[in-house]
Amino acid sequence: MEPKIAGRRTRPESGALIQAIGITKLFGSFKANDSVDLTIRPGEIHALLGENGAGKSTLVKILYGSLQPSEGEIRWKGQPVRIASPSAARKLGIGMVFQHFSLFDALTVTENIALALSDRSNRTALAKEIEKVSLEYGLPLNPASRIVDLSVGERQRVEIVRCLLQNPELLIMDEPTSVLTPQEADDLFQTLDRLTARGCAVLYISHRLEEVKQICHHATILRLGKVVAECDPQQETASQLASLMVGADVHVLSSDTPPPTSAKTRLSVRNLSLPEPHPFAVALHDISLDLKAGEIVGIAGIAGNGQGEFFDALSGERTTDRPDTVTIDGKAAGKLGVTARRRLGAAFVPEERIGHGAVPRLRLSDNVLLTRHATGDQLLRVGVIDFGGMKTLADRIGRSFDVRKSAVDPEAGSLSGGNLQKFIVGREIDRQPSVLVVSQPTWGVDAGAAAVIRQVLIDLARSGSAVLIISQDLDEIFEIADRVAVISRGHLSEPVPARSLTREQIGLMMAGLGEGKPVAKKETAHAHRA
Ligand SMILES: Nc1ncnc2c1ncn2[C@@H]1O[C@H](COP(=O)(O)OP(=O)(O)OP(=O)(O)O)[C@@H](O)[C@H]1O
Repeated sequence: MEPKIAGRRTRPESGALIQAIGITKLFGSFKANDSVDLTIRPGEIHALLGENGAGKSTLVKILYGSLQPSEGEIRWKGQPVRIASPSAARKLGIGMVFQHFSLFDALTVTENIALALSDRSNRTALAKEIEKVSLEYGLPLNPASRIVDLSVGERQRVEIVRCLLQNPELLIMDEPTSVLTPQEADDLFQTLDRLTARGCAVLYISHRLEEVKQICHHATILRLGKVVAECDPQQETASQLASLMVGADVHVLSSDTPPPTSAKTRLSVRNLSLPEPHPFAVALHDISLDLKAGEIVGIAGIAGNGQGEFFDALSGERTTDRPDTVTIDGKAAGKLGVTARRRLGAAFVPEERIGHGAVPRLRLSDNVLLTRHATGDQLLRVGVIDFGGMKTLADRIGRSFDVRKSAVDPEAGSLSGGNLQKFIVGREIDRQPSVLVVSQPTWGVDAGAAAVIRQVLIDLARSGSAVLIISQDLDEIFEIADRVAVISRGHLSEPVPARSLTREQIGLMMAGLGEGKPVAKKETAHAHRA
């Protein structure tokens, strides 16, 4: 089917479950949504696609009642409605599973779900209902489990069951597979099949175009706040979908030069062990790893298996007693903090963009100073801040990484998730560090921008830096890493050449199963705590 290019006004449609008609959302004078039309029919999985900053989250927040449109109408089963709040949306029959879960680690599944329901009195009856719904939709869960003991996939099931208990007719899912192993993603797709079979519609936001092709019946594509096309994604190739989103052909990665075999070691980790910093964290066990100039090593793993703790130990947010646990370009750095490690030529991009990678209430230029004040950029001289230099640098990063923003130097928090990620990655790569440690480099970043970031990481490595990426995205690891290691319960496996493993083998190792698993056999029973 030829994609239908938008331009025609949508009319109220009798069979539609929900319709957005001419939705415009202004932030100041900036149009995040511009006369958007969207029609979702019962029982369909409807993909909402678009580059970073295209306006997807804004539209979804309007449908879920957490933002109000500046103009336009929403019809629910043909009737105009005002969705004043998320609780109004839930009453209508709209549920939402967010990308970042809002669960309390120390509470059980039942206790967490009870918090979201108005009638919380009878816990035994609720536990029974949870069991019933989880059985019906293929979402195995033990209502008595504490969240801290669950894998990420299981936590997502809690969020889905929480929505299903309210009998939604529309379920909105924001990048649901970005945190899942391939096996968990397949299970989720089966659950979605069961949901749609009983007439529930799903609005599905994803940057993973192959999975959109696999499971979605219809797609609406946004570009710069406007609907630019609608199509049946199963009739398009992934690169056609990407081109519709971007309005141009998407860059194809090239890494023709293999990494040098006898290059110098730039980052070395030796027998790194650290206790868990708090009861819900993971201890690191005897991790050793060498990265040479010119190579990219990927660390795969399900979230919560020590990636954050490993990142903190590499970046200097946690130091060790022994200086030689971490060596950067031959200099012992185990006892050094973040700034001192940056001075040795290392750069770090943490997983959390907001609060860790950037301060949301500070402008982009101020955020530049946060990591670049000690790295030879001369932004801070004898105690005097060079505001002009900060702005120039922020502007250069914005242009090279195509950071889309609604003002010249806006607060970091006003950028869409993917654009902020491009800015943070750009800020660190722009320094040409000799060692780069980056966690989830393209999380929430659209296909076009992800290809650009991955190419820049390859180019950085091939120019002589050592690049360590910690990523849950196996496609990403296979696309750019020269060697792969898997982290599970704080143990790191021996890195092996990426080409010697299949996706399924790594998926099993991530879950603490299969060949080459990083944990001892006796530990595998709970090996996929996340
Ligand atoms: N509260 C806000 N104030 C100012 N501008 C905003 C605000 N929220 C969003 N925007 C702007 O609106 C645009 C659309 O953002 P939105 O988050 O809807 O995009 P998105 O398609 O979901 O992107 P991503 O895939 O990166 O999450 C962006 O340019 C963003 O900077």
